[in-house]
Amino acid sequence: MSKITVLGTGSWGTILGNLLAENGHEVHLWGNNPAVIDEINQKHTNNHYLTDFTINQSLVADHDLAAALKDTEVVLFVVPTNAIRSVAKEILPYLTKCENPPILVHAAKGIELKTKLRISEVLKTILPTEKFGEVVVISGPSHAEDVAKRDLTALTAASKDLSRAQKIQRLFGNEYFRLYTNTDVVGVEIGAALKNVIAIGAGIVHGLGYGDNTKAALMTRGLAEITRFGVKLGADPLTFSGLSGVGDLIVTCTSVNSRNWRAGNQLGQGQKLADVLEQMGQVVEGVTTAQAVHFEAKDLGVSVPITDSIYEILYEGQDLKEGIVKLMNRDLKAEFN
Ligand SMILES: NC(=O)C1=CN([C@@H]2O[C@H](COP(=O)(O)OP(=O)(O)OC[C@H]3O[C@@H](n4cnc5c(N)ncnc54)[C@H](O)[C@@H]3O)[C@@H](O)[C@H]2O)C=CC1
Ligand SMILES: O=C(CO)COP(=O)(O)O
Repeated sequence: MSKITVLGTGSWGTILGNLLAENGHEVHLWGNNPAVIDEINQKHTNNHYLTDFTINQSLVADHDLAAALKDTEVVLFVVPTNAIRSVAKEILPYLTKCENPPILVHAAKGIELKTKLRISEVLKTILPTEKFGEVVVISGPSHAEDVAKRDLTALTAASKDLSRAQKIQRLFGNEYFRLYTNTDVVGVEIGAALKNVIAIGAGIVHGLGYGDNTKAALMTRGLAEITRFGVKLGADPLTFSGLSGVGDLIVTCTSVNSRNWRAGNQLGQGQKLADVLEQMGQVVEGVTTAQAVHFEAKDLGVSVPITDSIYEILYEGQDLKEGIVKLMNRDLKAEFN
């Protein structure tokens, strides 16, 4: 049994904390909203993020970082990408007090907009590898709502330090949750972040009334551009055929549980982005990632036409149908080059 601190009381942090508590670990779930902390401790629910779900009674929610982090062995970041840096800075003073530095794990899916850094890179700038060791990332096809129902789920645990990935694999694994290890952190993080952008596209075409051929074409060509972008950053192309690549792309582009897909679907039906995001009340990572990847791909000289098109729709007022026509009418080319 390990003491594990989960940072983030949203849907994914709550479900991962619950799973680890079910596995017999001492779980402290930290969040920045006192009302949610009280609800979790008193009612064992987190209704805004997970309706009709009862949280394991052994899980303790903390608003106090000192209590959450005291003698912890694993710190799991499950806040949105845009909060990773500030949360890492917030916990640094407490981690330096730990006798043994905990293993750092994250489960977020995005790219930091300002720096274009992957999440493990952001963490390393605040919590350096020399002191805290290699970060582990867990990622794969996994909606919180489905894990809540104990749907059989498989993920990847990736770290440059395989022994750390294996430790995390063992902590999380149970009869409905299975992890595979990988050492390609770049590939896993890029697959995780970029699939959200393609899922917005899948939602848009659904909202516009296109059918299964369109969805399959978008997902396949989306995977091609995710792979191109990732390989340019040093990823192993094989990673994109794994759980954190095509696996997560499938679930996010086809599930009504996906916030990214739902946001795209509502845009396809004619709603405005600001209204869609306000109604969602939860993070839609692909909106920011589209912007980060659009500019980063330009700098890297990588072609990402679907992401560019979604960027233009989200940020430049591109008409949806005209955007699709523009994509379809690009110069003809070979499928693989
Ligand atoms: N929900 C899901 O099924 C899955 C989500 N993820 C990823 O996990 C990450 C978190 O997503 P969700 O839990 O779904 O988001 P959410 O929108 O359900 O909740 C976000 C949580 O982060 C908290 N938060 C935001 N800024 C904060 C800050 N500065 N300090 C402390 N807490 C802060 C909010 O209060 C909220 O509790 C995202 O990167 C998402 O892509 C990954 C796999 C599955
Ligand atoms: O990453 C996810 C599923 O694997 C969650 O996707 P959404 O953020 O689109 O809900």
